[in-house]
Amino acid sequence: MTEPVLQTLGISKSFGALRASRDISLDLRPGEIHAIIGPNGAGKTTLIGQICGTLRPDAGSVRLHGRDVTHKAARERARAGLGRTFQISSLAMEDTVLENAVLGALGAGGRPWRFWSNALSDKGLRETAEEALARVGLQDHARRRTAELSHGQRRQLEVAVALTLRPKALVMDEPMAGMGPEGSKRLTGFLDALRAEAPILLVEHDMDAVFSLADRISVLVYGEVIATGTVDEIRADAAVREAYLGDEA
Ligand SMILES: Nc1ncnc2c1ncn2[C@@H]1O[C@H](COP(=O)(O)OP(=O)(O)OP(=O)(O)O)[C@@H](O)[C@H]1O
Repeated sequence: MTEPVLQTLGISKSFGALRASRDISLDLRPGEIHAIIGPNGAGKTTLIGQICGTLRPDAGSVRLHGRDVTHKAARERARAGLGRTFQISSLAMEDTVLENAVLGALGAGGRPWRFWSNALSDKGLRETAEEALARVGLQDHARRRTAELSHGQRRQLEVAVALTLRPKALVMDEPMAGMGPEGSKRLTGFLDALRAEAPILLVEHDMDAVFSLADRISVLVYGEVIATGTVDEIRADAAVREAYLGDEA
């Protein structure tokens, strides 16, 4: 079997008496979309935090391209090719769309820029940023203030910022949240094509998107993966239907 791009091996995390992640082992393979679903509070965001390096697991390890990154900072993981989009927007609202994208590209380059204006006038960074904006369809909005964008466009910008890293793997936390049907449809098409370039670990509540995109689904309940399988396998799984899917299956 091909080596996973991203892997967690038995990671656990508690907040006081609450066991938010319980011995979670899962992987992301080249070319796939692996969706993580589960009810509110199941531990999806906690899991992502440990994968991306903003939370340290109490036990277990995280591997990126076979390399143990458990003790690496989020920034180092990002530079090693792990892109991320956030549930709550991380964009600088007063900056322009292009500035946000340049900021993303800057993180990837990791060069010590002393002045922000120098970064903005750097041709390479601008080109990377403009290319990412064009890919998500925001090329005509580059000079607008981010605060002026619609909710859906901000979601697109989140994806563009992640793309400036030229990621080898993407972790996305509810990218469809708050998007209208049109926006969800467009983003679904985009992610569908993106998986060949960078496989995606997709945390998503929008079941239409999950069922149409996922190669595999893992179901998280009370911090534990209760099932991993294809869409058909998960839909047919009695424990999953009882714990989570109910009528949606
Ligand atoms: N920093 C923290 N301190 C204490 N408890 C926390 C912390 N972060 C998360 N929790 C708790 O851990 C559990 C899992 O939370 P988490 O946000 O990971 O769930 P989730 O599946 O992402 O939920 P949602 O779908 O609502 O985003 C919840 O009970 C939450 O209250």
